[in-house]
Amino acid sequence: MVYISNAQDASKLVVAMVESARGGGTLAAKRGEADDDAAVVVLDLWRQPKIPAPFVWPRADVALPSSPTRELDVPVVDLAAALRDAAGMRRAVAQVAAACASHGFFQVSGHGVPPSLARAALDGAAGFFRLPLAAKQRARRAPGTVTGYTAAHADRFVSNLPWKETLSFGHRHANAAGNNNSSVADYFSSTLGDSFKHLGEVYQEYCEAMEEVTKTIMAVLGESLGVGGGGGYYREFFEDSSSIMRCNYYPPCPEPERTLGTGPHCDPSALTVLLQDGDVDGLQVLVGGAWRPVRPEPGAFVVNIGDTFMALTNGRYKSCLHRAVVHREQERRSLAFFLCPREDRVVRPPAGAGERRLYPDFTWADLMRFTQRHYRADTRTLDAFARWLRPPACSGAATAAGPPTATQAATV
Ligand SMILES: C=C1C[C@]23C[C@H]1CC[C@H]2[C@]1(C)CCC[C@@](C)(C(=O)O)[C@H]1[C@@H]3C(=O)O
Ligand SMILES: O=C(O)CCC(=O)C(=O)O
Ligand SMILES: [Fe+2]
Repeated sequence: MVYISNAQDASKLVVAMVESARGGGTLAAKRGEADDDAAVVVLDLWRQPKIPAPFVWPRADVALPSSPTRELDVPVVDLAAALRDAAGMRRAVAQVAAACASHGFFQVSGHGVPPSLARAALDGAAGFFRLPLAAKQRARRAPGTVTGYTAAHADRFVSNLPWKETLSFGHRHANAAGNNNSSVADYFSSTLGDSFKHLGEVYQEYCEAMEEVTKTIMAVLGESLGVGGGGGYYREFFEDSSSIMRCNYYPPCPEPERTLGTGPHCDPSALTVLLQDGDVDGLQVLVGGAWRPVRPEPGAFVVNIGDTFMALTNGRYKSCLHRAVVHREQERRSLAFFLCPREDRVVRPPAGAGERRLYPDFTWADLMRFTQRHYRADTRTLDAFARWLRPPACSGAATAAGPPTATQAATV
């Protein structure tokens, strides 16, 4: 199913949301100034007695059994121990190998991220989402890109809207000369204004810390797949990564059983490193036909394998379906760091002895373009993307939708 709408539809939807908020009769105060009024309207949207129709998800998506008591067994991998000695690495390798061959979720402790930095990043997100709509809209997501602020993705989709607000920005690996060191800080001051410089610096530092964490994780994953020698195929592959950082805010919801904070999906990225604020749970993984909650260890990050890494392992490590539910009374925040390769790197598993390739070569730029312009990331993104890249020879219509062959021929 394709949900991408054009800008006109999107603005109609925002108008509809505004109308819905007004019609609901909960608009407490009408202020004279348009910007302030808009802020009240969105706050009121989250406070409707019933959720507006575009937020209602199909029963099939929300009705599968959710077993709040059957938490998913998500091992805690001690990264400090893995770096310290061979025994620590062996244990980490065994833990990730087991988790990634089944559901692709594990946690990491001993990661070296100062708790004060994690706190500052979470508090910064809380402060940002409390701003009036007009202030947040200064960072509004541009069509076709993955970065910026969105409320419910209402600028892109017209149905199955997620009950959340998000702020996303890119993080590029600093090159050897130290350039690009302030890409996140610059993004904050240039879009939101100079008063957000400090918050930008917090996220700059947080993204750099995430990059370090993912390097260690890649070393462990490489070892576990037998390609650890000489720095490791995967560690090197992500040396010049180009990642996406996303702050999620899930407001309390009057009908949590009819909607979702983030719908069922597999992350298109390579790895996701997730930090949840406090002990409000919400992340669930579909394992054995039931949605199983992931209850994070305090101080640990939850990591999951995304489609790009699944392709890099030729399907050995799984990118698993997950979602985020919302609650009637509690709000929830999470920070997701999506590790992605440099845009033009060719995603291809290391040469394996005669293994049949499950996915064609592709670049992250192609997969991004697919998820941002042609397809809404869902339960089958990677398969749909592979078909889009290599449509069956007999399907003329599909060929027209596919990307130019030049991108497929790109070399590392
Ligand atoms: C390439 C991307 C698509 C999404 C943002 C990045 C990484 C994760 C993807 C996403 C979070 C998966 C769930 C659905 C989505 C639409 C969302 O609810 O936010 C996804 C992102 C997106 O296209 O914005
Ligand atoms: O907020 C969460 O717990 C998960 C969000 C998620 O899966 C995502 O942003 O890709
Ligand atoms: Fe996700």
